[in-house]
Amino acid sequence: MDAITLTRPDDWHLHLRDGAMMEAVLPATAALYGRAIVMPNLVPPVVTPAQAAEYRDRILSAKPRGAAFRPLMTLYLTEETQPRDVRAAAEIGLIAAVKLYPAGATTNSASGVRDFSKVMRVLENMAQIGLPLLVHGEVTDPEIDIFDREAAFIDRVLDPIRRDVPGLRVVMEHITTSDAVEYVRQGGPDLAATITAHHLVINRNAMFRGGIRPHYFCLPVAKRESHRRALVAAATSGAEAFFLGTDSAPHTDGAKLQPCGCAGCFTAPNALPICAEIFEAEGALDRLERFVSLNGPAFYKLAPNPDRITLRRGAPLPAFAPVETPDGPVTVFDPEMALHWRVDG
Ligand SMILES: NC(=O)N[C@@H](CC(=O)O)C(=O)O
Ligand SMILES: [Zn+2]
Ligand SMILES: [Zn+2]
Repeated sequence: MDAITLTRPDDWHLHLRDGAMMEAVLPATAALYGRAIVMPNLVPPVVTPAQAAEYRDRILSAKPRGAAFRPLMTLYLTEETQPRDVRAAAEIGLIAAVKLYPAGATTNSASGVRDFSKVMRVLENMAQIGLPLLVHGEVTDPEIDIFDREAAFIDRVLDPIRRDVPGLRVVMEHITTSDAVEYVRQGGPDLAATITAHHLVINRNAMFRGGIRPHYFCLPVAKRESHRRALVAAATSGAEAFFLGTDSAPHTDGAKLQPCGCAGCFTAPNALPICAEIFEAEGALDRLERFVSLNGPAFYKLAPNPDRITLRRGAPLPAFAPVETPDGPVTVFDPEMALHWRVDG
């Protein structure tokens, strides 16, 4: 097979940042994806409906002319978030979800939640109106090994919340473990997970091969190979609960190549070719559309995009050049394998 046509994909987990960085990275997403769930971890975070509306308008103004791309906005959950604000923002279609960051778990998560009892009323309201909660699923207890933090989050935080708030719709974001795959598989129709392109490619060795490699550091960190295999099996299975969220997380090279470098892989330009390559290797190209274009809208109760894109197989793609910003270049994630699928937006 050397060409496949798919319903236009969506990205269900994306960092667009703001200002000059947003202007530099947005075209890569807007050219290929119909919609994206835009993460709210700006500095300061997007905590009020007014901030979400202003951020949406900045994205729409920066969007290249002609692109049909639509940002789906989220609110950053804090211990001060008011249920009535969430309800009002959801009712007018301003937000598609609310994002939960355990305080300290990841980039710009300092305003996140420390005491989960303080957000229960918001979560109960969200369950009533069917508004999804998107979770960065890692515990922050420094006693817990970094490779165990996702599995521990399921047991200690997520499962208790889901028992306390029946009907709460949850997306476990950027899952990295077979534990999360199993939990989501058994979680029923109110539970889903996004999977990134980079976690389909790398295991934890990528961060340390021949030296320390900051461009492979993201959170949650990649785990051992058996977990990567579980993610590939979940994504390529076609099961409705799993869909693409690239977690494309641009940081300048200056911010990543540091004694304490930022977490995040920038994959907006090549996530789709990477997914196509992985699905092809698994003999699952016929299920790629479910993962990148159909399962996500079904969970969010939205129609799939009305138009289509074509992926064409040919000679290996040239390396993706870094995206230039006024603050310096942003290196594109290197999957260190040949990519043969070119996307015609
Ligand atoms: N994934 C990452 O490593 N980084 C993300 C934050 C996040 O999604 O946790 C970022 O904003 O840079
Ligand atoms: Zn995260
Ligand atoms: Zn993210």
